[in-house]
Amino acid sequence: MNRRSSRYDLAINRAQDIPAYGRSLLSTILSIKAPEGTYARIAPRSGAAFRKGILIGAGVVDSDYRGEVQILAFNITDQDIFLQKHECITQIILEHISTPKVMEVDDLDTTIRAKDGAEMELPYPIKIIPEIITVG
Ligand SMILES: O=c1ccn([C@H]2C[C@H](O)[C@@H](COP(=O)(O)OP(=O)(O)OP(=O)(O)O)O2)c(=O)[nH]1
Repeated sequence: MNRRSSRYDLAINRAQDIPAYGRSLLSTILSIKAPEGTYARIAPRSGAAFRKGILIGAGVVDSDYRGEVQILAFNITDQDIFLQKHECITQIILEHISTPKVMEVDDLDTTIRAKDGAEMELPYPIKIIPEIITVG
């Protein structure tokens, strides 16, 4: 994995292909440990997306995940795509997250936005309890 500006390029470890209009779970043979309070997002590299017609799916690598990081890649073209060993079609971005407790409540407080907007029934209101999240 190579660091470039705010992100880390993520390479595949061997030649792999993505069938036309199909998808592949690409191997990287990398395991990572994202710092607590973050997750690693597998994001597309725009060059690969534009030039090759590859879209990246899923992409959330939890900080407690220790298995192999795999890349879910969709080929939106009518031709099979052949990827070379060590090709980088994705990048990893560490994103801060907050995971406050949530609880089910009977209703939610109103806001100016709610007054201005159309009346909307929320079938299962959920309240998020603010708490300080420490980032490791
Ligand atoms: O593009 C991805 C997405 C996920 N993962 C790994 C890391 C992640 O922590 C784990 C589980 O992914 P996710 O939580 O999205 O899938 P799930 O279907 O909810 O699986 P699980 O029940 O194992 O949590 O798989 C990857 O390697 N690549």
